Amino acid sequence: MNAPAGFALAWNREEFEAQLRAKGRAYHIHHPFNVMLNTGKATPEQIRGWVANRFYYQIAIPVKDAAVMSNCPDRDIRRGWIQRMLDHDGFELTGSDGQTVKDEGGIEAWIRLGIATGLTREEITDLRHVTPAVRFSVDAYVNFARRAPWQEAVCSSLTELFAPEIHKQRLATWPEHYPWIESAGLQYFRNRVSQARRDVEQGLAVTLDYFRTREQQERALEILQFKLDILWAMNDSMALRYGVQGVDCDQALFREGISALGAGR
Ligand SMILES: O=C(O)c1cc(C(=O)O)c2c(n1)C(=O)C(=O)c1cc(C(=O)O)[nH]c1-2
Repeated sequence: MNAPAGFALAWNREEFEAQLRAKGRAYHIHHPFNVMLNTGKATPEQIRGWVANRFYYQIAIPVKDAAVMSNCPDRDIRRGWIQRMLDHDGFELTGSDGQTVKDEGGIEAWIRLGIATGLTREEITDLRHVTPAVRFSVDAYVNFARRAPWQEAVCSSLTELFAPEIHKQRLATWPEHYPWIESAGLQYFRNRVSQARRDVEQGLAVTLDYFRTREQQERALEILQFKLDILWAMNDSMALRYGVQGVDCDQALFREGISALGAGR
């Protein structure tokens, strides 16, 4: 069937999912600062800087997820979504038989990662190393989740489509390049590989169901780009604060690479 001029047909589910996945080309896995970290070129100072700044993202995630839940009237969705808060905040539940089940959660695992890199718990949790632009970028994500329809906030979490790869990259390269970081410190990355896959299943199902017309589907791609830009801007800011070296590109290309990839177009 031919669409009338100026009217684009909606993509089917497979095509729409492929369009979302194609956005992976602008994921921060390609940012020079991340390339430096994951190819063993970073100094201990740069690794510590990254971990301390990323902590601000880690503590914002469950706040963001609580915002999604507060806007969502669908009980089934909330029953699934609450798992994300438990993953990050941890929990301690005592059953009627008196047995207690406990999980420290991802934020605590991140602090342990920081300690394994040589930071103190205090300098991680008091946020002294967090750059202004990392703060603004992360806050933009939380604010979006507070104000947007919950399905749009769900869509914005879909950068997680690309996250298992970046966690696996760290697990594959850090032990070899940074043997001074105790292996137990990398547990956060091990946990996230399967957690992110499960998150994505739910987030993708909501997104594919909700954004139906071509116009809505284009909107979903814009939302995903907004979130990719948040992650990219965090890396720009860390690159400026801590520097980048050892990545195979000259300064002009580096800047061009940032704007071309960061814009994702
Ligand atoms: O290390 C990373 O590169 C990375 C990226 C992302 C992401 O793509 O948003 C997340 C995480 N990690 C992560 O650990 C995590 O728990 C997480 C939750 C979310 C989200 O948007 O709800 N993204 C991410």
